[in-house]
Amino acid sequence: MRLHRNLCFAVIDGLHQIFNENEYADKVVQQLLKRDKRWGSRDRGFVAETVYEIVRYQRLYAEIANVKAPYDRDNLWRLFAVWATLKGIKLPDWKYFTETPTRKIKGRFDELSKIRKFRESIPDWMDDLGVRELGEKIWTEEMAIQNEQADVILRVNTLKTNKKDLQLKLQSEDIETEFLSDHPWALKLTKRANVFKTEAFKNGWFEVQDASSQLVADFLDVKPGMKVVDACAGAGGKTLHLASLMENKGQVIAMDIYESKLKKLKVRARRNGVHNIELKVIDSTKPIKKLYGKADRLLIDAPCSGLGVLRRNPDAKWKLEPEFIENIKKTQSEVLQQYSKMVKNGGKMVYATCSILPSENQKQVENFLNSEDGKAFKLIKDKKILAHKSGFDGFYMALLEKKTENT
Ligand SMILES: C[S@@+](CC[C@H](N)C(=O)[O-])C[C@H]1O[C@@H](n2cnc3c(N)ncnc32)[C@H](O)[C@@H]1O
Repeated sequence: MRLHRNLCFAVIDGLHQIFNENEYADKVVQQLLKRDKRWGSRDRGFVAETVYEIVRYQRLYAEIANVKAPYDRDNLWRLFAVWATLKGIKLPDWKYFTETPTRKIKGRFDELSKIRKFRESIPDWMDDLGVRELGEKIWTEEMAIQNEQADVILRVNTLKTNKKDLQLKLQSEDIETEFLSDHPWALKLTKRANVFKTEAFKNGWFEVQDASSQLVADFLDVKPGMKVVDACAGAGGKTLHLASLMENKGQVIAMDIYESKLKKLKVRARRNGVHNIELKVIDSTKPIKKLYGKADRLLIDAPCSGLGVLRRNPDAKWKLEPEFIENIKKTQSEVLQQYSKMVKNGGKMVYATCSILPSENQKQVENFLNSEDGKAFKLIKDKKILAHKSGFDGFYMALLEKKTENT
């Protein structure tokens, strides 16, 4: 592979924004890709993948290059040089690479690769936490897979089409997909492509949604005509799935503390041809209290550490802090206590996260069931998804039922 100057500069600029200006990697990459209209798909792929790869392995590369954050431009080039050397790419004679110690880089890599927190590039505190919660074996395997690029998975919108027709339509737009067993609405791209440009997307035939995430709405066992509350709806990935499972009949009340996220959901709902969603911002306890005892179904897709989706957000390894996880656990438990009151007797709720930590998952559900309000519920089933076992995002979902007066 030959390195092109303007693409490498774009990578360095992106890394500067992510590491030094604390910006989110996905937003930075999105912006970078708009920089030069002449870039073809290979150029765009190079910029995106190189930025992500260096973010994923920041700790390992920094240790090899012997540089410390905050990184000035020279140090960002040193990280880049480590990446290129380990990939076997011949470095051009640019001034940034004149002192690159190629052999030393390979030696340091072999040495550091024996230690998980360097090999997988994880902060010490996160590595300790993962081992404490999941044990050495599972944590080691999970962190290895979380450093791989995730597949692109689509969810067919059954309000507008079916899987077979969607596959054919995408084929006509040069995008090849395959079906996934055990995931009835999923199509996996066999090769990465910009699916947002397709006519099928503009017509609302699909959404991009990981296969594990697609299992959550189904877990809630919704039926057309029900009153369903999606209490942490965000931009509505699961709300849209709920609405399509309900065939646009009944009502989905999509709530979130951020109005900006619900506004995005509004746009997506229009594209998806979804008519049965009502948006409600949680700006006080009032909107929740008004729904006490009213919901047939409740989805709590809780805010979490996101440790199950590091493949998609590798910068989270550097942005997360232990205090954040402690605080988010308190929010999870408060949300479970308060929002569960919206479920009517005999109704059901799902508590879900995209975390793999038992303390955010089964432990939260256990604590809830042992609490005063939780006594009204029983656990029907739960599902723990690890990325290294499933090949898809790490997720947790638990289905609980509120007992009727006489059970
Ligand atoms: C995991 S995300 C939701 C993703 C979304 N359900 C989807 O499928 O695309 C969690 C959401 O919870 C919201 N949130 C955080 N604290 C909340 C609270 N106290 N009540 C309701 N929503 C909250 C966040 O704004 C975020 O959108």
